[in-house]
Amino acid sequence: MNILDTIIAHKRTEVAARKAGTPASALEKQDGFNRKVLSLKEFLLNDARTGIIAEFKRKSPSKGLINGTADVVEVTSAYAKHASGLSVLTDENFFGGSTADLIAARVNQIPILRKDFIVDEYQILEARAMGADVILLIAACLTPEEVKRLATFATQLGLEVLLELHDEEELAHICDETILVGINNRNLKTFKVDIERSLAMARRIPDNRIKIAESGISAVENILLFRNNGFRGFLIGENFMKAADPAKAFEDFVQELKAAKAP
Ligand SMILES: O=P(O)(O)OC[C@@H](O)[C@@H](O)c1c[nH]c2ccccc12
Repeated sequence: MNILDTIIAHKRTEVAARKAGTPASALEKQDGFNRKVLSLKEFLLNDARTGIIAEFKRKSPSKGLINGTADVVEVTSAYAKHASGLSVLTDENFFGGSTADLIAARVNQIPILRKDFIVDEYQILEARAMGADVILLIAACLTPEEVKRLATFATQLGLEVLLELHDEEELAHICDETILVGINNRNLKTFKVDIERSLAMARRIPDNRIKIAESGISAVENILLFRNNGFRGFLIGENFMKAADPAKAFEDFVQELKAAKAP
């Protein structure tokens, strides 16, 4: 079994337990459920922002512990000044995230992606209830029919959907509801990172989609190259989180990016 299969098997067990504890009807009564959703699409198209989707990630199966001390409100509040969106891991077992982290990050008035492995409608209701604006659907662990079904459900709840692809075979997972398409440079089964994945896939994504490059981004030059290839979004986690002071690492990066952009 590869790591992705292990994560998904664990996820199905977790979700079954949570469903048994909290019925969907109770989620619908939670605070976040009726809040106005912020559009990641709109924030990505707003040139006053950087296009960076800054991720709060404490650990990962590929890197182990990334940051054991970062404060979620402090870090995400710094990110929110220039980022186009936040991504907050809510998977506990493999990524050290939590629902509480996303709820804490909600102090920020920018779109938040619930970063998790979604396999069931129930997790989309949870995402809405905890105050997320966007959910992630990963092609590597869903059939095209499942993507269509889950994306339709999310859209009906007012949430946006980020569809994550890695290779050409997954292009068939794109559907009407998946306006935001991310290319993960990391293969979730082998952890191999190849920044060229985004570039190779870019030409194959229909023009009416918003393209987002994901993973392994550590240099301003990467972003300039992605922009030249039609990308509007750049999902960055570890590069900032691994710093002793992620807020400062982010701010320095943004200054460098802005200077690079100047004529
Ligand atoms: O930390 P990085 O290399 O900047 O990557 C961020 C993000 O792309 C990565 O965390 C990610 C992309 N797709 C995922 C799916 C599940 C969990 C995590 C991810």
